[in-house]
Formats: sequence, structure tokens, C-alpha cells
Amino acid sequence: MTSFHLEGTESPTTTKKQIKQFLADTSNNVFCFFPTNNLFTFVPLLLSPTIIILYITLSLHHLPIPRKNLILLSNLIPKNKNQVRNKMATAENAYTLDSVRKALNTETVQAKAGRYENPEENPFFPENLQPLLVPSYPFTKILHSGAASVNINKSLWKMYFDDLLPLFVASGDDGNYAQTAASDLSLLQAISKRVHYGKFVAEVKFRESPQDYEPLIRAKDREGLMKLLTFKSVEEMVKKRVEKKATLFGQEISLDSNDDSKEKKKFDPSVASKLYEKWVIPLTKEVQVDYLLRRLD
Ligand SMILES: C=C(O[C@@H]1C=C(C(=O)O)C=C[C@H]1O)C(=O)O
Repeated sequence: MTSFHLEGTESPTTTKKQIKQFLADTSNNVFCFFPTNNLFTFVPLLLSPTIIILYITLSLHHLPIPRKNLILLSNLIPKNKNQVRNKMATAENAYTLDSVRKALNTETVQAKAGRYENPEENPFFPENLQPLLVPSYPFTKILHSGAASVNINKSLWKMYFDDLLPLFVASGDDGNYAQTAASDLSLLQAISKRVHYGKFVAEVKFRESPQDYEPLIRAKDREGLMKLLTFKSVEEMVKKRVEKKATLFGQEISLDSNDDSKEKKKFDPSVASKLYEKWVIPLTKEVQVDYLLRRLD
């Protein structure tokens, strides 16, 4: 027995053989491109859970997005209320529309090139996918066939725009809707990948103790399943690792040896672990439950 060290998901109940198998089958194609920082080009995502959050914090930090701030503005300047409201409506619609359009276009192109053939990938708009234009790749089948219908991207999308984004974006509106939408999509895809790894984690857990899972699945007992697959100590470890990585990767870099910038941080590392606690881990567990409920179909 050993720990499961994949993308921030560690399970004390996972066997070495299963981990090896899992790694062999899933790590090949998992790379995350960092447009914001030359230090990183391709980062093995599976080994870098915190990268997602760092990427969010660092890349969105400077992106002004017309949301709450304009509402605030409209309260502050009553004289211009209508004008600001109009501006908000226009800007916000443009922004949201751009995000959706960008996601649709990108997913359509990527689907043709086979992105969603990979069981690790889950589209945000499955209803709009186009047929494959490249030869199909024989991905090893690890998951039960019900996995294809497990997709929580709609709630992820909502969480991202309603809860997560307002925490990171700066005030104002710089009109860069297209760039913002492109960042949104790559972040959404990164988080989506991480939380949907829950399918693989759930499969491993199920194979290891079907006798524990089967009665709960048959009884459609979401709560019972959630309890059974939860390992609080593992979650604590994941959060600590996330915070540690955020501390290391979030340092300011200086060539001046007298500079005390080693101490300077681009953002508060505890925020990264809080994000995992509040969203990333709960969403991963939701995926696990959804997958398990279909496991005996
Ligand atoms: C992923 C697992 O399941 C749960 C989810 C975790 C996560 O998303 O990081 C961590 C621990 C578990 O409560 C696991 O056991 O490894």
C-alpha cells in the first residue's frame, strides 16, 4: 500500500500496481502551457496541483474584468448611474459572450483534433462537438463506460464566473475581452481536468473495495458514498502540499543578491490551499460520487 500522488489527489487506499497503471495511462498527454511566465513552458500537470491555482492567481491578477467593480462604481457615482449601468450591461455581456464564443470555437477545433477522445478531457459544450478529423488514438480503457456521461463542467463554469473570478480580478474595464476569454478557457480547462480525475480516483477506490461501494451504489446513497471516499487526512496533506508549492512558485525573482525579494510573494500562498479546500477538492469528490453512481450500470 502506498499513497496516491497525482495532481493533488493522494489516497492511502491505493495500491502501487494501480498507481503505476494509472500513471502509465494518464500522464502521457498531461501538460499545461504557461502563457504568462517564461520560466515555465510545459509543466507536467499531474505532478503540479498548485500550478492550476498559481496560474489562476498570476494570470488573472492583472486582468481587469468588468463585473462587480462596475456595480460598485455605479453606487459611488449616482449621477452617472444609468450610464454606468449601461456600460456594465454592455461590457459584461460582451465579456460573457466572448467567453462562451471562445470556448465553443476552441472546443470545436480541439474536438476535431481528438481532444475529447482522451478520457481525461471533458468539454464544456458537449452538444456542440464536431466529428474527429484525425485517426482515433487507442487510449487504454480504465474507466467504466458510464464515465462518458459524468461531466460537471456546467457547475464548474458557474463557480468560476460567480465565485472564483471575483476574488482575483482587478478593478476596471480595459476592453481586452478576447484575451480575457482566452485565459478563462485555459484556466477552466485546467481545473476541469483536475476535478474530472475524480473518475480515475473513484475507479481505483471501487476496484479496491467493491464490497464496500456496491451496496451504497445500489441504494443510490450519495451521502454514504461521499463519506466512504473521503479521506480528511489526505485532503489536509493535499492542502499543505498546495500551500508549499504556492510558496515556492509564487516567489518574486531577483538577480540582485542583496535584494530581499526572496521574502516577497506574488500572492498569499494560503489562498491557494483555501481554493483547494473550498472548490477543487469538493468538485473532485462530486465527480467521484457521480462516477460511482454509474459504476454498476
Ligand atoms: C482524490 C481523493 O479523494 C478525495 C479527494 C481529494 C482531493 O480532491 O484532493 C483528496 C482526498 C479525498 O478525500 C483521494 O482519496 O485521493
